[in-house]
Amino acid sequence: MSAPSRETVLDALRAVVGGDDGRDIVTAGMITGLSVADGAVRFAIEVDPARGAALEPLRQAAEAAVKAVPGVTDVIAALTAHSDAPSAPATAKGAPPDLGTRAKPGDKPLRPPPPAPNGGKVDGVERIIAVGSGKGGVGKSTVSANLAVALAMEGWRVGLLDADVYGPSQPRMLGIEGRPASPDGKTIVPLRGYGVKCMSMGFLTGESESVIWRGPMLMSAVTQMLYQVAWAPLDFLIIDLPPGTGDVQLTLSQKTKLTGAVVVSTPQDVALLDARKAIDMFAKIDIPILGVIENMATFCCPNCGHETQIFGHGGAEAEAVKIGAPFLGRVPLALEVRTTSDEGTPIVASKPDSAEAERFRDMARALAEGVGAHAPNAAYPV
Ligand SMILES: Nc1ncnc2c1ncn2[C@@H]1O[C@H](COP(=O)(O)OP(=O)(O)OP(=O)(O)O)[C@@H](O)[C@H]1O
Repeated sequence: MSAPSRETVLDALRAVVGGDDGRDIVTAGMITGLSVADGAVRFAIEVDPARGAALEPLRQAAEAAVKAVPGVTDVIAALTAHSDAPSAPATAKGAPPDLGTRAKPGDKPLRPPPPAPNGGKVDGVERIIAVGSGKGGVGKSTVSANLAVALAMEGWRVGLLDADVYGPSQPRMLGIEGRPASPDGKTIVPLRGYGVKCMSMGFLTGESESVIWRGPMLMSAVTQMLYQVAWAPLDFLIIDLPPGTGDVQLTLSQKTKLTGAVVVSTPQDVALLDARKAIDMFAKIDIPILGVIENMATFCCPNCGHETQIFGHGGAEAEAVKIGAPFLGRVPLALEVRTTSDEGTPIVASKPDSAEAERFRDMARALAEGVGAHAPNAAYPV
């Protein structure tokens, strides 16, 4: 089934009445941040915070309307609050600072995105590498998690920032549960999985909870996850970007002193077209492409071991050659990659002898070498 278009999704939302004056929620201008990536749809409904809780049925009705659109595979809708005041809410000691993402009735004013301090550098962090993709579902988060764990297993001090705030998946992929603490009420102490320090909006909201997605608040949350988290000391901070080439990716890339970016693609022509867009975005803002990775490259039958090139083959490598970027390698479509990701036991750590783990390790080494990191200084697990 073909992926739904933005217009089809908006048409479905036009059937939902929600404005004070009886207008539908699209006409009433209540829909913001709509993203349609393949079958995955994310959007926010702007509401008066005083009516937030009462409007939960509206949120559910909007989600149900979109879910009914043919080709839609999953939907996350969030209620977002209007807010103009810039002051920061007070934070209780011991609780993580409020990243300004939840809409509750009577919420305190939310913060505007803070300017990037320190020229975009994160204190005590040697290298920041963004992992992006032109579209969702190509395995960017799986690749980010396995690269991060592979680097940590090599002895590097590694952090993983899950900036995919629309669908935070790193807590699940690294099997981390809990809420990060903030002993001083200002800085969040990241949680750890497989020796990797990790921060994700998923820790604060839960994977399936609805979260506010207004642009400024979203950026505020992402920049605070960079600058108000006790990352140091790190050799590598890997950022799992949201899919696509939207504002978050662009702003984050511009606000942060990135060492470079890795682009993940599957071999289909359409995925490569999207990957090219991501590559162009990084090129336009002078972020070096440190490597291209082809994921789900071939299907390896778990019964007979026969390999089939379901989606074609070699396109990502050709693209890397074309732009003069390193091709870091390809990962097959393998059942164990999926099950280990979904179970929170990344394959590089849980099945280190598998061929797929070896691919990830090779890619992590090539990535480190590519940025001049030759000799790790810590023993795993850190
Ligand atoms: N090489 C692979 N073999 C088998 N399954 C894979 C592979 N890579 C990723 N997957 C599975 O594909 C699904 C999507 O992967 P993942 O969440 O990493 O993609 P993504 O690009 O980060 O998606 P999004 O940006 O939409 O969150 C997951 O269920 C994951 O386990």
